[in-house]
Amino acid sequence: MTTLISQETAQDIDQWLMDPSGGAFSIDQLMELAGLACATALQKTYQPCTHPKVLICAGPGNQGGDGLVAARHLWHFGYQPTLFYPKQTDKDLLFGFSFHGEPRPPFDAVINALNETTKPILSVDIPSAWDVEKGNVSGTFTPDSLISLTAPKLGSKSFKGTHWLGGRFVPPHIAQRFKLDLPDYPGSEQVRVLKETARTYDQGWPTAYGMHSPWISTQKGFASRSTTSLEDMHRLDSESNSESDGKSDARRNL
Ligand SMILES: NC(=O)C1=CN([C@@H]2O[C@H](COP(=O)(O)OP(=O)(O)OC[C@H]3O[C@@H](n4cnc5c(N)ncnc54)[C@H](O)[C@@H]3O)[C@@H](O)[C@H]2O)[C@@H](O)CC1
Repeated sequence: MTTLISQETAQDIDQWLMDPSGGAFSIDQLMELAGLACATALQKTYQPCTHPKVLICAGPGNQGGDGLVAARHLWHFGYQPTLFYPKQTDKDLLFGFSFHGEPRPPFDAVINALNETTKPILSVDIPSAWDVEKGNVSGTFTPDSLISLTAPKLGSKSFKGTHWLGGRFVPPHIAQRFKLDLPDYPGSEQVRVLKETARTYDQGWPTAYGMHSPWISTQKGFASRSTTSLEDMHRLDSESNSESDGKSDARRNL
């Protein structure tokens, strides 16, 4: 049984991963590995032949940084990613294990949009606006898929969709220190499926949906092709809905 961890433990592990006597990772290295795991989980759930277009909703914290990395990997995997990044910061999906309280602007409107969409959503670590330990207590959207990083959070206990775990970066001594029971990652796998639903691997999503396709090669080019306003996000949504290529997309929120 994979260990479920609290918000505080998640934050402690994060510190240990970056401590010289712990994992000794830099934040950039961790984001690179986390972003690769997120992109890999998305690829295993929604393949580019059926879901070529991906909208990445990136927040202001480290999870937003995972989103930037994931977008680059997704492009290399053959997707057409578009980035919605309303609050760009220097280090930088919406929120991860540091989310608390009610979503504040401009993210409250983004959560509402995710609430209304019929498109598949892959959330990262904990679905945005869910309580990290109690889950969906505010009655907001439930994603179709979730990728937990390091170890699943307590709030994901009742999640019924396809559930991935990414976190090959946790050294054994940190797993032991925090008494984490984690699955092995066979071969070169970056992710493990904890729970699979019948919808995984493209059983067919009902609606056609598309997105603009930015050319993403560097973070600079990447950021300049991102969208920062909610109006842009809705515009992309309506334009893509008018496409009739029979393809559906995946959204991910980080
Ligand atoms: N060790 C790990 O497991 C790793 C974690 N990473 C990612 O980093 C995430 C945690 O990063 P952070 O600690 O930066 O936290 P978050 O990415 O959860 O974001 C924190 C930011 O969100 C804002 N915020 C919090 N509550 C809000 C609210 N109600 N309304 C509006 N804004 C709000 C805060 O002001 C802060 O700017 C994890 O969930 C994971 O995705 C990876 O980057 C690296 C490895």
